[in-house]
Amino acid sequence: MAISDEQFERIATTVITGFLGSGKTTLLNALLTQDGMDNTAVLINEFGEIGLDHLLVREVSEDVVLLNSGCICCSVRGDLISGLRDLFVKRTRGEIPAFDRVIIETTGLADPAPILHTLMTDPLLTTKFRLDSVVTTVDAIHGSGQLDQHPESVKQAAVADRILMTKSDLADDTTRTALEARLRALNPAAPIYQVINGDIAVSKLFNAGLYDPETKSMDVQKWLRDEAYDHHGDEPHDHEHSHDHDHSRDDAHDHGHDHHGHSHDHSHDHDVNRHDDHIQSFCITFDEPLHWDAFVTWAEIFTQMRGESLLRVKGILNLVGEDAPVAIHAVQHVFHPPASLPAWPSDDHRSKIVFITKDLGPQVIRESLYHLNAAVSETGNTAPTS
Ligand SMILES: Nc1nc2c(ncn2[C@@H]2O[C@H](COP(=O)(O)OP(=O)(O)OP(=O)(O)O)[C@@H](O)[C@H]2O)c(=O)[nH]1
Repeated sequence: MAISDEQFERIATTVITGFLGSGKTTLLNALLTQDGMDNTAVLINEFGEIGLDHLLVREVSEDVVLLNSGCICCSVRGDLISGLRDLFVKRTRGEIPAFDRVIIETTGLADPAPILHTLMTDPLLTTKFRLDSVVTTVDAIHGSGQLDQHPESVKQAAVADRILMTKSDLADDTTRTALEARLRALNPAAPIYQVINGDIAVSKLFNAGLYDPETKSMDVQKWLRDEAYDHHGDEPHDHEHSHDHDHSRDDAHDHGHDHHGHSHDHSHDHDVNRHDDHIQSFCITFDEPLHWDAFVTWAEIFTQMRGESLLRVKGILNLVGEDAPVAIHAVQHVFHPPASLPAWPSDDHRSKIVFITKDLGPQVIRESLYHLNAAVSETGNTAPTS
């Protein structure tokens, strides 16, 4: 679990997602002209949409072109993942420059979770690429209606590391402020940038991941951003942005103090039919060190039973018997291999796990992990069998 050079050498991957017509192509078009795009490969749906002629240096093959910014642009028909594999093969054969960053544009109706999931599970891709950031475009005018109508657009905003509110020139202050509040509630940690015609520095979109290749270090605080969940300020343990009062759910009665004094749930009443009312984001903190066996058992149970509800999970764990913390990261049914960090980023040595979930609240997660940990403590470091 040590930090190997191999982890830093993997190709940083940014996924651009956003609802139909929300400005993904406009954003890419603007990005492709910027300095700092050398060593970047961009996977898009159609060359024609972007209008590359004025940027073109040479055509490498029917599907791949080199632009004057140094960027390689690859048109993908169909499957993004096979497009990424092909690009990697061309790079290995020396047919295209050795890019060290990839930007993938998804189609507007895409649920981003399966794409992230594949990036984390495909045997070739996991060894060669690492997810750096998910950038989501949200239309300042139509975004709110799309969040109402389309569950994919809610997921796109919820899993983002960066949210770009596009067409902000067209929306008035009230509309933008209301949309921003809604996005902030869905996703407390992602910076929200107001953008006009895709005009944003590429650097703002990158390096949201755990690994900083420039310093060859891991920046946990920048990656986890657990302080973003700290908005209530009255209880240091469990901070939730919750919008779900569907009392039919297993954990819907998560109204406050649990048996362990670890919970304040500040849920608000909303219309339960709104798609974003099913999304919750919260940070769970454990004061006591966790047993690795207990965490693994918990992770196996939840990824198998509730994987579709775990949109994104990131955390830093204080483990029994380990001086240094361990970073964990999951999307739906898959946990990334854990990474041992060289040291704690601050004096706060508590385990903190940030969740973005669908129809899954903090109490069931917290209690199950708490009980598994207590069971392992009692039985002396052995994973419980039931
Ligand atoms: N006024 C204004 N128009 C914008 C802005 N960004 C995008 N547009 C326009 O919005 C329309 C849709 O933008 P696209 O970039 O094609 O959106 P997209 O997300 O790629 O669309 P799909 O590929 O269909 O999902 C185009 O007509 C753009 O010119 C903006 O910031 N301001």
